[in-house]
Amino acid sequence: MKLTTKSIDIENRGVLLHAGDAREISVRDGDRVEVKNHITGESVSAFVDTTASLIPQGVIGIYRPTQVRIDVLEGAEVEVRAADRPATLDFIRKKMDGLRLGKEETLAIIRDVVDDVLSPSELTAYIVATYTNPLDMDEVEHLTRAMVETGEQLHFPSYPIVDKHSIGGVPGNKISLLIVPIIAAAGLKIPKTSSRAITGAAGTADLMEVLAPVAFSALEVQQMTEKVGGVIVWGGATNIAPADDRFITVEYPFKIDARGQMLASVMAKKFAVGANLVAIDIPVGEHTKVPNADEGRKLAREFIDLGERLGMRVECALTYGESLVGHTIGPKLEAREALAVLEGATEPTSLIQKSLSLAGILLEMSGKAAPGQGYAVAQEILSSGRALEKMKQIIEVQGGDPSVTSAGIVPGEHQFVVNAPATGYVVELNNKALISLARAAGAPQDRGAGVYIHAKKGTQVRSGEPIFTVYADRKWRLQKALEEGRRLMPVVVEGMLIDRVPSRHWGVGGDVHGA
Ligand SMILES: O=P(O)(O)OC[C@H]1O[C@H](OP(=O)(O)O)[C@H](O)[C@@H]1O
Ligand SMILES: Nc1ccnc(=O)[nH]1
Repeated sequence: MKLTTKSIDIENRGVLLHAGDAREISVRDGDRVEVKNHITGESVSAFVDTTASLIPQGVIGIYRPTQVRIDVLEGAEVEVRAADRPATLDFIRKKMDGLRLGKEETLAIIRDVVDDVLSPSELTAYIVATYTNPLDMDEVEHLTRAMVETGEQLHFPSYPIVDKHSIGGVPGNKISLLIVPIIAAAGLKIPKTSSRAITGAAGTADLMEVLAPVAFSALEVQQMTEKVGGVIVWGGATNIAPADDRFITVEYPFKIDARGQMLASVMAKKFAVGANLVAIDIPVGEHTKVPNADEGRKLAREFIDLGERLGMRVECALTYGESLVGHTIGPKLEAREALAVLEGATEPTSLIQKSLSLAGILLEMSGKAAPGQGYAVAQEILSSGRALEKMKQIIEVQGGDPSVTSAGIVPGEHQFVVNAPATGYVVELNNKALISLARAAGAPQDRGAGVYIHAKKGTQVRSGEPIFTVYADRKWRLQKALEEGRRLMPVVVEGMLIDRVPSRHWGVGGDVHGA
């Protein structure tokens, strides 16, 4: 059917059809049509929305991304027909049924993901299928390679190219903001691409965005790295492993990060930037992605194995994940805490020790420190102020204000302090509940939102002393967070009455209600 185009400023890969035209070509809302540009002969598949009144019959509303793909002008004539069902839906179905996917099948799926051929529900089906039917190592390798091949790669003229990544899962894990400047200050190249939050309340990209823009092209990432030695950018904007951010969009609301997806997500980004020396942080703890050290070692071997398959040298560090890193969760609170350490703060020790350990591994791997000396070399770079100096250069090259100080970063104006209701020890500090609380307060989108934990697990508190403070940029968000806090009880102080659950059928004095 021939239809006349009308541009519509909507940001998805769709078209708007009059209900009458849709009936005639036998499509319904959510189906696909193929739209062909007569002049260029190019065609594109797009998802259908229908209307009875917004456009007349004979006209097709073309959303912006669809228009860009087939390059049609407003008022041009296009040929529209019901599109064929993509073959990749059968591959996704195969994975849903628990079968293995071959290399070509995986590549076809990832191509369709990157080209926006799959609808959000089809993409979700793929992620859920790989969540419930785990990928084996061959499938993980195919997925990793497919994620790299469907995006851009960096090619630096000299080695080593160093990189680090955390699998996430522990709140407050702001170590990249310390490690990247330390490594770059040592004279190494570290083109660090990070994700936004996946299962947490603030990913490294969310934290860095407090200090500088994080959206750059692959070429800009390479140029900035060559100039100052390192960057901290958002992988989702770079077209480096572009499927990754599409997957994270699906994973975020469910707070899931399936093992195979996680391995591919991390290693595709490392491979695509051309890293040859990689350190992986695997936080281990009851409420993290890896519940115990045995599981952590298994995962470490998988990272190392995948690295060997791809030609990268990988070392893993199992790290303490029972409690948050440092005292803060949320973009501004975390950026402020990390910057304060670069400025010379000698606390929090958990943050400093973890960052120096990981940086030390990379310094030893690259020969910048003798075996066993990495930690000390990293410490010297931090305490001499060279890491702060380097961070300022990184902030500046990314377009941020290099004169920023930790004191100048102000978290959310709406605050609520939760005090200890009794004297005792903090025996429980539930990571997952703290993340839910920070998300409810608005993190990571609201940068000032988050949680400051005054008393971490194992700390003794007196009745009335603060345990944590919730921050929010908006008042209603603070309210939401407090409701979430009441529901989840993220902190338990030993000796405290957690709740009192009254008997359902007995009233005052033992009268039976409704009997
Ligand atoms: O939200 P959860 O699942 O905790 O983890 C996601 C975070 O973990 C990684 O950190 P980094 O980039 O190595 O610092 C990711 O890039 C992301 O920032
Ligand atoms: N799945 C992932 C975990 C942590 N970081 C990532 O980039 N991806």
